[in-house]
Amino acid sequence: MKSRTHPRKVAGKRVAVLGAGSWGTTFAKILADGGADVVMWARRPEVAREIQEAKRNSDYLPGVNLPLGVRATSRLDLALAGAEQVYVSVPSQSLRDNLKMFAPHLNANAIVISLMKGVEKSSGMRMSEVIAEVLQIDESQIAVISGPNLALEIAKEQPTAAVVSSTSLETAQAVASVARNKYFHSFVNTDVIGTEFGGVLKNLIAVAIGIVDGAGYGENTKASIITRGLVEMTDFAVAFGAHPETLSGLAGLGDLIATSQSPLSRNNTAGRLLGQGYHLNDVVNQMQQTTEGLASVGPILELARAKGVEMPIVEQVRQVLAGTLDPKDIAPHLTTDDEPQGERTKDGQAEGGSAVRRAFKRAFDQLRHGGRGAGSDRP
Ligand SMILES: NC(=O)C1=CN([C@@H]2O[C@H](COP(=O)(O)OP(=O)(O)OC[C@H]3O[C@@H](n4cnc5c(N)ncnc54)[C@H](OP(=O)(O)O)[C@@H]3O)[C@@H](O)[C@H]2O)C=CC1
Ligand SMILES: O=C(CO)COP(=O)(O)O
Repeated sequence: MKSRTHPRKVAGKRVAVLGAGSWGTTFAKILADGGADVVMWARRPEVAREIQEAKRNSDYLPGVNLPLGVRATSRLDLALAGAEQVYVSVPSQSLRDNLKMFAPHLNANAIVISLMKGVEKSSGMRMSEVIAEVLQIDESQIAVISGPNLALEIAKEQPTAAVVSSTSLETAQAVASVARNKYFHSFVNTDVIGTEFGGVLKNLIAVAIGIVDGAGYGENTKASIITRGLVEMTDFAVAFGAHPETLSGLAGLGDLIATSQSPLSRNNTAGRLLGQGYHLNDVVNQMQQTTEGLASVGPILELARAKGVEMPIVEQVRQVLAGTLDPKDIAPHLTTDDEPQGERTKDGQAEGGSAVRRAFKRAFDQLRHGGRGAGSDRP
C-alpha cells in the first residue's frame, strides 16, 4: 500500500542540478529557497564560476540574484558527490550523451528527476525512458516535473504550481517535499506518461499559436487552436496510457495556456517568426535557447501514426516547418478527411465522445465522490 501522508519539508537535503541554462538555474533557486543544499553543474567553467562567485547567470537569467547557498562547478564528480536527488535540465536531444557522462558519478540510490520537455528524435522515447535505459535504474527511482513554468517568471518569485510525477508515489512525494517553497508549489501524481507528454505536446501547440499570431490572426483563431490542440494532446497521451485528467491539469492545460500566450516562450516565439515568413533555418539560428517543439514534431507524428491518432494541428505545424504550407493557411478546424460536421475526434465521434469531455466528466465524478485518480494533481 502506498503512503498518502503529506510530505514534510526536509531541510538541507543535498541535491544536484545538472544543466545551467534558464530552467536549470531557476530550479536551483527554487530548491535553495526551499532549504536544500544545492550544487549546480555547468558544462562551461565560466558559467559555473559566475554562479559560484557572483551568484548570477547573466547568459540565461540576466538581472536575477541567486540565493547565496547555490554553489556551482563544471566538475561532475563534485556536483554529484553525496547528491540524494539529481535534477537534470539539458536539451532533450543531448540527454543520452550527458547521462553517459553522469553515470560514473551518480549515487546508486539517488532519485533522478527530469525537468525536460522533449522526446528523443532518434527513438521517440520520453526523457524518463531514456534515463531508465541509460542509467539502468528502476522507474520508481525516477521522477519528472512539469507544469506552467516559464523560468523567468519563477526566477522573479511569481507564485507558480507544478506537478511532480513518478510511478512511485513515495518518490514523487520525496521530490515534492524538496522542490517547493513560498512561491513554488509541487503537486504529485503517478501518471508519468501523461505528465511528460503534456509538457512535450503543449510545445507543439504553442508553435502553432505562434504561427497564427505571426500570420496576423486574432483571438478566435488562437482560442480555437488551443481548444482543439488540447483534444489532440489528450487523444495522443491517452493512446499511450495516460490518464486524461492529467491533460486537463497543470501539466496539460495549465502549461498549454502559459506557453501559448507568453512572449517568454521560446516555442511560441519560434512559431511567431515562422508565421511572419522567416525560414526555419533562420529561426533556429535566431533562437539562442532550447526550443524543444521544433525537434519533437517529427517523432510525435510518427508515434501518433503508429497508434492511429489524428493530429491535424501538429501535422500542419510540420508542413509549415517544412515550407510546404503557407502559415496563413493553417487552420484549427482541418481534419485528415475534411469531415464537415461536428467537432471530430480520433474515433470519428462528435465532441460529446472526445477524451477531453470524458476527462472532465471523470474529474467531476471524482470530485462528487471525493476520490482522486492517479492522474489528478494532489497536494
Ligand atoms: N526555460 C523554461 O522556462 C523551461 C524549460 N524547460 C525544459 O528544460 C529543458 C532545458 O531547457 P532550458 O534550461 O530552458 O534551456 P537553455 O537553452 O536555457 O539551457 C540549456 C542548458 O543546457 C546546456 N546544454 C546545451 N547543449 C548541451 C549539450 N549538448 N550538452 C550539455 N549541455 C548542453 C547549456 O549549456 P551552454 O550554456 O554551455 O550551452 C545550458 O546550460 C528543456 O527540455 C525545456 O523544455 C521546462 C520548463 C521551463
Ligand atoms: O515549458 C515552458 C513553460 O512551462 C517553457 O516553454 P518554452 O520552452 O516554450 O520557453
